Amino acid sequence: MRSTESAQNVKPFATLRTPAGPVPAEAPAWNPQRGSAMPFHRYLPAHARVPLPPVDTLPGGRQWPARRVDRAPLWVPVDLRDGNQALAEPMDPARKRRMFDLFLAMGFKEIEVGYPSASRTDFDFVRHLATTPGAVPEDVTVVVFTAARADLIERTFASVEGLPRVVVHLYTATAPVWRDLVLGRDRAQVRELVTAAAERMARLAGDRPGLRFQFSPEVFNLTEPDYVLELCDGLTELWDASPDRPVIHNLPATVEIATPNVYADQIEYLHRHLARREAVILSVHPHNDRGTGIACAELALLAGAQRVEGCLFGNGERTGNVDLATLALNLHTQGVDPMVDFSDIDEIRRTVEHCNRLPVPERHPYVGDLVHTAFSGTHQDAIKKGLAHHAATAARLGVPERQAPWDVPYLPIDPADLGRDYEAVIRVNSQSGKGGIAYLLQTGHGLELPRRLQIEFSRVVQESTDDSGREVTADELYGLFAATYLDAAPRRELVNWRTGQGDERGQGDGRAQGDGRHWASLVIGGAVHRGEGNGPLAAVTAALGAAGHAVDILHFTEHAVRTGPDSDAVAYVEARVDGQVVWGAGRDASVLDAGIRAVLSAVGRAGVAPAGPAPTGPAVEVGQDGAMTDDTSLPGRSRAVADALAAAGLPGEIRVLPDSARTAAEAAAALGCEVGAIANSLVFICDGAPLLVMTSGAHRVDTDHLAHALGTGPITRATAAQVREATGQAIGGVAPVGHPAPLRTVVDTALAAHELLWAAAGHPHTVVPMTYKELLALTGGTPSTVAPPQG
Ligand SMILES: CC(=O)SCCNC(=O)CCNC(=O)[C@H](O)C(C)(C)COP(=O)(O)OP(=O)(O)OC[C@H]1O[C@@H](n2cnc3c(N)ncnc32)[C@H](O)[C@@H]1OP(=O)(O)O
Ligand SMILES: CC(C)C(=O)C(=O)O
Ligand SMILES: [Mg+2]
Repeated sequence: MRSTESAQNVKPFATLRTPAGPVPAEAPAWNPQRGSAMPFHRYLPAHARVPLPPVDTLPGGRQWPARRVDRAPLWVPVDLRDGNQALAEPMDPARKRRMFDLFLAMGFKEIEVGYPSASRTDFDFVRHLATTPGAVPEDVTVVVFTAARADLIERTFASVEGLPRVVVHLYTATAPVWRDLVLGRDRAQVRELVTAAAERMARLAGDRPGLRFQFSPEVFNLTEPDYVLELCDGLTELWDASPDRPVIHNLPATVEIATPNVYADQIEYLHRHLARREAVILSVHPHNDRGTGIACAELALLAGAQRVEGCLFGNGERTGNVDLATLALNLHTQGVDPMVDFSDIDEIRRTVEHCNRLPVPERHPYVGDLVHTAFSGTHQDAIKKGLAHHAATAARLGVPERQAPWDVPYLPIDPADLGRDYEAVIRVNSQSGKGGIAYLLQTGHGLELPRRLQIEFSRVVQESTDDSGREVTADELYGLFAATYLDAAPRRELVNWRTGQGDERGQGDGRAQGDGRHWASLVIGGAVHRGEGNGPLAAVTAALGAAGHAVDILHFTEHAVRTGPDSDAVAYVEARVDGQVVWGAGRDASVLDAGIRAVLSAVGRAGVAPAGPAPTGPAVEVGQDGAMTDDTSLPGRSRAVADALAAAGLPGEIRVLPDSARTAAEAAAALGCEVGAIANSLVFICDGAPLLVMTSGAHRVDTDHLAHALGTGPITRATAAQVREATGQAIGGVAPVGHPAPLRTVVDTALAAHELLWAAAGHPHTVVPMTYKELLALTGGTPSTVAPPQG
């Protein structure tokens, strides 16, 4: 294109000739298709190319349509010959052997191994099988292929010397066009060619046991039926076939030319007319030019065929030979034993791809990467329900799921039968719905979302996949779920919670006391909100009510993520928060905390900030017992404090403040609490040793008063170096714990007046909440006044 403008003027798909002919006069009004410019007139239909057998006039008429396939035919893989001759790079000996061994492992009993007169590789491979002890098991027959030429036949027989069970397979094209154009012989002359070759084969075979004959009238499907009969019956007689030493007549659709019913008629005609029928194995060899190779083979079995030649996954000339894997698995899914094994179809595919150096397409029946996968929402929904029903049926019958009858919508076969797992069954993209999403979260992450939450979350996923245009994995879905629900609690404002029974001062030891009422205490932005109820969640919603949010729980479920005692719990809450109905979810090692997190998640998702100062920047809360943890982002000294808190079994979250909290006033401002609730960690030297004084931010330490109260010698302020040496922390960030060695500590009794205290946590930007009681327990400190009473 020279310019954008000219590009815009070009008709799209200008190389196509959109049909513009007349609408046929007889076409119904609902079909507006027009006559095309395709040169279809150049081709003749099958019935004009070959006389079709008069099957419908036979006694009883055509029989194949009413029959059923109830057993597997003798399968004969021809990959090492027909498949091999279609490869750009024919198989080397190692590849041939690998494929041969694959066939043995799968249970094939008759295997065409090559065209030994065609190449040294093929000849040597047959010799290799003949001379390698154990290469061909006792119940396996190899087939070798030859044209009707004396030199080729001689060499073929030379190749099979020493093989105990062998079929020599003779072929000659018999259809009029081949007779005329390729062989330059008429019917009688072709018959002579075939007869001469067959006689030679009989002579070379002599009375050798274990050697049998096969004949293929190549392009059978374009050959006159009476001529095929003449040739086949002639060979049956010439080779003196008997039920003990049957001849194989193999009737190829060398190039597909007609609908499969035509092939079925041709096979039924031969089946019902062949002489010494009990001495004949009727074999078929469909190719796939019209894409109906499978249908041809299946209808041929209905019509009397007993043996099928084909290739694994359909390799072969042009569009390939019929695919034996599909044929066998089609039987399997009809409840018929395929008599070959596909229990690790991916290993089979890998081997075939290696040997053929050709990929198997993603949509190939049974084996393609995408064939046990559903992207679309309604299919996923049906599969999910079907799999759940399947599990329930297996449980009801008391059998493993792999043994239970299979009837799952959209999955014609249990992928497990083929060695596939269920991972790839459901994949999520913009075409997917709640069922598939819920399935992936369930199988990948153990989440069992309630139905209405599935619906809500599927919209979140839809938005994401619409934006990206991409598939999302189970892990990505979990990430999205976590970001949407699990992380939705108002983390910046909510600092801590506690719940318990009985006396709140029991501090949530979980033991039932008193009247069995529960209490909850939420610390939001420095303010404490309490609530009571007849259960922990009721207490939490009451506490939220105290914080100014009307929270009504409409639906609550929770479950363990995995089985086992160390499993996390996940809770889902549908709640009305200040008039808005929202879902929330929480996950925690504690069942109780998972529920609380779920309630808080709903509050967070309702977009209402609990009362307290507006967040001034990112904050990370750390702690145990209902704390949200992200301690990797803590300064190193604060992590030591977090460890010390954890070791003391203290609930508490280290919070990172955006600005320095070096002074009590700064910290109180950042936290929205009273300055008196700030527990300053001040270091002094007393009797030659450091003394830590946890002092209320409301006043200063009077060292004389303190020395007097403690009955010690003089107390002096420590230098910055002494502070660092004693605490390992810098002035402004000294914490009550986390020091290189325990410090003698005094706790200012003025702090007891405050519900919740805040102490520095090892760094000027970090603080940690605790009660007065906890501070005493944590430090092992001595309660004392630190200044004379005021006023
Ligand atoms: C449908 C099928 O799959 S048929 C199997 C096809 N497979 C192969 O061809 C793979 C292996 N083939 C080969 O390596 C070679 O063709 C060989 C070695 C067998 C023979 O090679 P060449 O002697 O060079 O012959 P070429 O490959 O040109 O074959 C054509 C000749 O075979 C004749 N021919 C074809 N089919 C047959 C047959 N079934 N019986 C006897 N002669 C035949 C043709 O009439 C032609 O003869 P012409 O040269 O006198 O006209
Ligand atoms: C069986 C032989 C002749 C063959 O491969 C075919 O006709 O396709
Ligand atoms: Mg073929």
